[in-house]
Amino acid sequence: MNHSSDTPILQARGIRKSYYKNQIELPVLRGVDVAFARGELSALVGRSGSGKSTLMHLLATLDQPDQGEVWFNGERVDNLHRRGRDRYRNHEIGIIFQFYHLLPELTALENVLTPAMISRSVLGYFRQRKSLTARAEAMLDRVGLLDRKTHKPCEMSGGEMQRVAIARSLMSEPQLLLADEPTGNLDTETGESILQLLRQLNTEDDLTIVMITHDDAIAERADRCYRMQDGLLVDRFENELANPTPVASNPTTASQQTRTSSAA
Ligand SMILES: Nc1ncnc2c1ncn2[C@@H]1O[C@H](COP(=O)(O)OP(=O)(O)OP(=O)(O)O)[C@@H](O)[C@H]1O
Repeated sequence: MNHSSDTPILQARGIRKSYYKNQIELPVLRGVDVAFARGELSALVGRSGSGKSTLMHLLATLDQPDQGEVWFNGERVDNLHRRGRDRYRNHEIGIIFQFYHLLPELTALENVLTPAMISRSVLGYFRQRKSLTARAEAMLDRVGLLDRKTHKPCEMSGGEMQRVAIARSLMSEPQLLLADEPTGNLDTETGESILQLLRQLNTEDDLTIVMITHDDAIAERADRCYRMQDGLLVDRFENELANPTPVASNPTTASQQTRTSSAA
């Protein structure tokens, strides 16, 4: 895709979305404009019910907005036909969820291989099986779990399952990772190790990450936060020290934030 380096990697323009229950409209997103910069770790933060997951589903083209547009690398993706949306989801972005969404009957390695299996014909997959398996092993190694490759989800902890889900999301070498409450089901310490892994992938592998969270403390670890409330973006701020260099730590400035005037 053609784009200049200052084109936002992902952008929502004028997004509106309602659900209907007994013919009564429940407006969930009421005109959201947001642009995520390439190379950043951003957080979309807000209370339960504010519309974060709905927005993420639209950004991932898992659902369609009633109004508005989604752009990836300067190209519109919300209006693509099914194959184009599948391509976007399978090749350009990775997605991880709070409850990992691993297949319980498959091993860690097989789970990491599933996107490669799904996006190829049976013959295509078998032709490339060796190199795909090598890549899946490299991804498990990247998240520190190569030695657990034959383990099934029921034999792993929550943090390990999330690592497998992250490895799976990296199989297609995505430019962008969408993470819906990636630490939401984990204790503080395990959640911290997942946050550190996401930060490593962001800085070392140049992966842009958009992370959804209801937790302000987690949002403050992102480079930039977007706050949602009742289906609108109401605030945007930078966390200057979200990714401090380890040389000098100054506890008095640990929560410095730079606020900008408008939300989008
Ligand atoms: N399929 C659906 N049908 C009807 N209402 C829905 C549907 N999905 C979500 N909602 C409603 O839309 C609103 C926003 O939900 P959403 O999951 O986007 O919020 P959220 O900020 O991600 O919340 P949480 O942090 O609890 O996941 C909620 O009131 C929810 O009940």
